[in-house]
Amino acid sequence: MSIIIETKDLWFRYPGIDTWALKGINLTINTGELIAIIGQNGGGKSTLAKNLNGLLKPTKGVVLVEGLDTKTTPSHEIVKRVGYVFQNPSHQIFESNVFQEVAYGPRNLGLSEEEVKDRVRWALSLVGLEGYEDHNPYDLDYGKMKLLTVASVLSMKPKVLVLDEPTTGQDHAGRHLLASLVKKLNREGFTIAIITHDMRFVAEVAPRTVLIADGQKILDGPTREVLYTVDVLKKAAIKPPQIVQLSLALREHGFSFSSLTLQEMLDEMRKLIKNP
Ligand SMILES: Nc1ncnc2c1ncn2[C@@H]1O[C@H](COP(=O)(O)OP(=O)(O)OP(=O)(O)O)[C@@H](O)[C@H]1O
Repeated sequence: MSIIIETKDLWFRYPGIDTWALKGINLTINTGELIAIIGQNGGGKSTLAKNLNGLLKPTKGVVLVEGLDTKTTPSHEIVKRVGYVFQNPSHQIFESNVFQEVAYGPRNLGLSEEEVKDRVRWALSLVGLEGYEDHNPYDLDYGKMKLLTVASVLSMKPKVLVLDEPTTGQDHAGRHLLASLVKKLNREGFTIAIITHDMRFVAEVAPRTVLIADGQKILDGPTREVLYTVDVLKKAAIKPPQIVQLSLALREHGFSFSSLTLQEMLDEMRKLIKNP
């Protein structure tokens, strides 16, 4: 597997602030991975995410995107490779209709109008917003607005997508749609990093999870391993998903459950009923 993003001893401090938001993060993301970055409020997740696409540059240490140093490489070369979807859609949307919004990035890349149209069509169909081209983005409901921000980043065809809190403000249907979309995009070859508080979402979609607390990387491994390291999660004020809590409670009664999702628990129960 080839490395697509690498942070080496990454330290970051906001200008005028004495404390470090990131303290020596070493993180490797491989091409084609789907990872979740979790942690309590103020732990440094968003700061890390913004360092991954060059929105912020390391105070100390290095971030490499396909081997390019984000500090010395022109920003457009990094942004072309790593797309960042903001937590709050209104921080990203500024055009007055959906088509123009999605076309903005590819136009900035200097593509022909034909190619721009193709990209807009492709990106809108990936997120299920075809037919909305003429709508004002601010007339869309929150869930669709969020999908629009994903489409406008996708239209630049980055290799890596960083999604900051994609499920915030989503209802059950919106979460479900986003989970399917994230998995579909990953199958289509996008490398994806999701910054989130939503542990159920993590359990459903991400094979690998990184825990950030107080600016440091505390855990990094398969999601099952990380979400079952409950003592460390507790110290970082993270509650594992309910299914993990239930599995652990059942373990205390002699059952060896290790489910991450409801479906997995049902499968484990079926097995148990067949072979008690
Ligand atoms: N623009 C900024 N200027 C100064 N300090 C900032 C800025 N943005 C974040 N910080 C500080 O940096 C630290 C890390 O914040 P960050 O937003 O990266 O954490 P987070 O884990 O993403 O939190 P949340 O889940 O609340 O978004 C915090 O102490 C925060 O107060």
